[in-house]
Amino acid sequence: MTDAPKKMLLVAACALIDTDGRILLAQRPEGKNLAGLWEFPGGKVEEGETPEETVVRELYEELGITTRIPCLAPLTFASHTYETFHLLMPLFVCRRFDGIAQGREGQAIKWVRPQALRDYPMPPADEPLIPFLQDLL
Ligand SMILES: Nc1nc2c([nH]c(=O)n2[C@H]2C[C@H](O)[C@@H](COP(=O)(O)OP(=O)(O)OP(=O)(O)O)O2)c(=O)[nH]1
Repeated sequence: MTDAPKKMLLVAACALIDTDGRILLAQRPEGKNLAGLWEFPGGKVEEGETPEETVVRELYEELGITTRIPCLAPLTFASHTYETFHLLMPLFVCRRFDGIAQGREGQAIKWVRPQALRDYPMPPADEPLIPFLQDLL
C-alpha cells in the first residue's frame, strides 16, 4: 500500500547577495522544526499572496530589509518530502535591497561566501540548491 499523500507546503525563500558576493543565511531558532539549521530567509506563502510578495514581506519582518518585486530573480526551487509534508520552495536571488540585515526575530544571521556554504548545516531540502548559487556567484 502507498502512504497517504502528504500536504504540499509552499514556502518562498531568497538568497540575498551583498556587494562582496556573499549570501545571507539565518539560523532557525530553538523550538522550531529544523532548529539550529541555516536557511534562506523566507516563509510560507499566505493565502492571496504571490511568492514574490511573500519574500518582500518576510525580508522585512525577519531582517528589516526592504526590496521590491522587480529586484527578485528566480534561481531554482527545492522539492523535498519531509515526514509530515512535501515542501515546494522557489528560491529567488536579490542583489538590490536597502537596510542592514538584523535578526529581528532573535535568529543568528551570517553572510557566507559561496564556497563556505557547506560549512553551515542546512535543512535537507536546501542542500541541492547550493551548486546553483556557487555556479551563479
Ligand atoms: N524559510 C525557509 N524555510 C525552509 C528552508 N528550507 C526548508 O526546508 N524550510 C522549511 C522549514 C519550515 O518547515 C518551512 C518554512 O516555514 P516557516 O519558516 O514559515 O515556518 P516555521 O516552521 O518557522 O513555523 P511558523 O512560522 O509557522 O512558526 O520550510 C529555507 O531555506 N528557508
